[in-house]
Amino acid sequence: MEDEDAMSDNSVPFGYGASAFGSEAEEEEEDVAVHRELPLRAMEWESAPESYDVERAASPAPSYESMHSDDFSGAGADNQCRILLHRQDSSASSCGSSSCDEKPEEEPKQEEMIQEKPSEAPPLKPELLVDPKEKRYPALTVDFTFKVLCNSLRQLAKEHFKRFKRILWERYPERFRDRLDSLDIIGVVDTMLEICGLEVSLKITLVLLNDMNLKNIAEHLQGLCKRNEVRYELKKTLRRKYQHVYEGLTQQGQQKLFENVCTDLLITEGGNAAVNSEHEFRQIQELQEDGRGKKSLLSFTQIFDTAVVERRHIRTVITKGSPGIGKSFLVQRFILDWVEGKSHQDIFFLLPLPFKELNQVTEETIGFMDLICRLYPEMKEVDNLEFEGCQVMFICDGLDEYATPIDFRNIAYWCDHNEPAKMNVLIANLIRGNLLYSAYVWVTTRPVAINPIPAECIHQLLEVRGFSNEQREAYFRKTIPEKELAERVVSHIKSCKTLYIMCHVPLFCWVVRKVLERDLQSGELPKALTHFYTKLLHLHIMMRGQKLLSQDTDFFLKLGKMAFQLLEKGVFRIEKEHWKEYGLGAEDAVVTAGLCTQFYREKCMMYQEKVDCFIHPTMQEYLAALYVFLSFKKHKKNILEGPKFKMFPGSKVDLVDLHKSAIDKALQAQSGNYDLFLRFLLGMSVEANQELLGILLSNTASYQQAREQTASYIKKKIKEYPERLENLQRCIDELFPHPQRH
Ligand SMILES: Nc1ncnc2c1ncn2[C@@H]1O[C@H](COP(=O)(O)OP(=O)(O)OP(=O)(O)O)[C@@H](O)[C@H]1O
Repeated sequence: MEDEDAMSDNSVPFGYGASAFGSEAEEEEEDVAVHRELPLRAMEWESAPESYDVERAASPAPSYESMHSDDFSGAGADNQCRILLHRQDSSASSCGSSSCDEKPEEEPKQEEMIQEKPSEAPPLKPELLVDPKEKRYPALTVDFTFKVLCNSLRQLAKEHFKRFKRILWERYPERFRDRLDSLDIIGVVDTMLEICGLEVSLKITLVLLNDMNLKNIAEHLQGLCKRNEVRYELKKTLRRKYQHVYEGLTQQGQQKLFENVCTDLLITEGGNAAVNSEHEFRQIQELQEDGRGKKSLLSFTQIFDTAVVERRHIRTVITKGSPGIGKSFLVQRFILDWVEGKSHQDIFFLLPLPFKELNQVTEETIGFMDLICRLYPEMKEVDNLEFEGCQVMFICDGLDEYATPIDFRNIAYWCDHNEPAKMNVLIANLIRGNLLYSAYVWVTTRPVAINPIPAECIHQLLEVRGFSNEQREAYFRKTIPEKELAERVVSHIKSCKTLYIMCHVPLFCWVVRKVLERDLQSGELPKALTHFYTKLLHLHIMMRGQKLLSQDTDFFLKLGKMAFQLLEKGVFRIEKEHWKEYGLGAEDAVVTAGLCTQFYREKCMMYQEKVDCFIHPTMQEYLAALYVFLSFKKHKKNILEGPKFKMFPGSKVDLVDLHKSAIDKALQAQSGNYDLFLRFLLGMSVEANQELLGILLSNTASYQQAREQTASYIKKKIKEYPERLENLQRCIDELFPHPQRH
């Protein structure tokens, strides 16, 4: 029942009118239905002692048939009026729902009323017949009914509305005691709902509209009611589909309620926010904000906010963000809040079209409506998505995941909802506004994949930027239920600056939480960093990177080589030539591997420059270390020895030598430029990390002895370089992340 309640439309756009019913809670709605919707079988509704007394005029009350005339001119209706209804002091509509049930003292006795009844059988009015035992469709709420009735009546011309009130009063004397002439639209709807209940109010309105020959308005009202039911079913489907998060790589992973995980994210408008380049040891000027055009923060409810949408004529919003930064979570939050009636209730149908799912449609061509019904079978009941009063919104999450390239500029024009077309034609035309111009479209994507979308189709560009400092702490507090453990985790992360910085990426937070939760059970929290980064890389490889490996087994080696050689030059920006030089594509690294990103920076007033880089400078350092480690493992090279690196074909490769070269390199470098690189390289010799890198490595080795020798070397170096004590100690932590287990 709670579920159903939550799915009702909570907005009360017509304000005080609905207040006559108190709260919208379903119990009260049922109250209305039970108390007001008396089982009016033919005999009963005449004698229903609700709150009117009837004095018959000379001729009998107009029969249903007599009212069913096309002649609804004011005069005709007057002539047909055969019933005089005595007003009582208080109007029915002004009764509170409880006081209304009490009969006024002067009300005549039922016997008197019955005596005054004509002897003929009462006219048949099927619209008044409601079986109180029959379960009302849960989508039919007070709020919805109130809204659609008001909407329908608003469409009537003044004269029609007057006539509507008169006919209503004349035709249903058993219901309406007082004349309705003086009431405005809200008053009439309030009165109808109060006296007749939800279904009967709708039914009598439909009957009257049809009788008045206002077929279009009647059809629209009927269409809205049908769509309201479909929307209810759609909300149920969406709730089922989106209420959980699946922790891990598959849907078989551990399920958690989305609500228990989701934390606020940073969202900015403009899309030219630089990557987060905060670093524990260095200032990375080339990736920093240019200071121009301060980014304004947005809350997620401001996405497709009605006022903004109207003021700025927004139809298509594109939201970009680096891999794992929280785009899909933002979408999920939007959907669930809509389902729960918490936000964006002006949207009637919210239809997510995740590209992941669109990839699974195997037909060469498909009609747009067929596609919608394939994903949401309840939508079969709706033949047309262009229906006044039913704002539709599509959410196309993860454009970067879409398997078929879309050439927005040269794609065929398509506006037919029913004729089959290729999926990329449908998508391009939906985004362009040729298909369903009135619909809102929200597309999310990793950067780069946004480039083909023509600027004129992007009415608003937003960017998801992950967690702020407070939000990342809030994430751990929210997702680790035991308060004390959560605090331990937060203070642990704060004590490790790189970890803390990197936690601006929510996916990284998830990795950190998983690792720390496990370690909390088995003892000390690890001070090592490499494991977290390796887990993140592993996740990216498992998510999409395998596809890359199947095309180019050396992809990550090449990416690492680029990372390393740029690091050697102190460069963090990847230029076009760099991609070429290393035989890589920005698209593969950004979109598929998820390890790079792209942003725009204002160069001068009219010109924006594109900046490619790794998702974070520390990821560049990690990948550089990976390259050195892979070269050692796979090709038996010690890259750090420079041009005179050694080859040990078939001979024993000395890891300690490699470690020593790296330690010396880091100690010789000014200002700690290789400190993190060194830590990552040392950490890769740990078995658990090699296992995670399994897909890139041919074998895993223990290296226990080598690690111990390296640790001794480091201890020696600590004496020589006491000022580098802290990082050298961290290097030992990387070699032995769980000292108590060794
Ligand atoms: N707002 C959030 N609250 C809590 N956790 C989040 C949030 N956003 C993201 N996460 C965590 O990060 C993971 C990745 O997030 P999400 O899938 O939304 O990223 P994305 O930007 O869509 O990434 P991709 O580009 O890879 O599709 C989620 O599975 C979740 O564990």
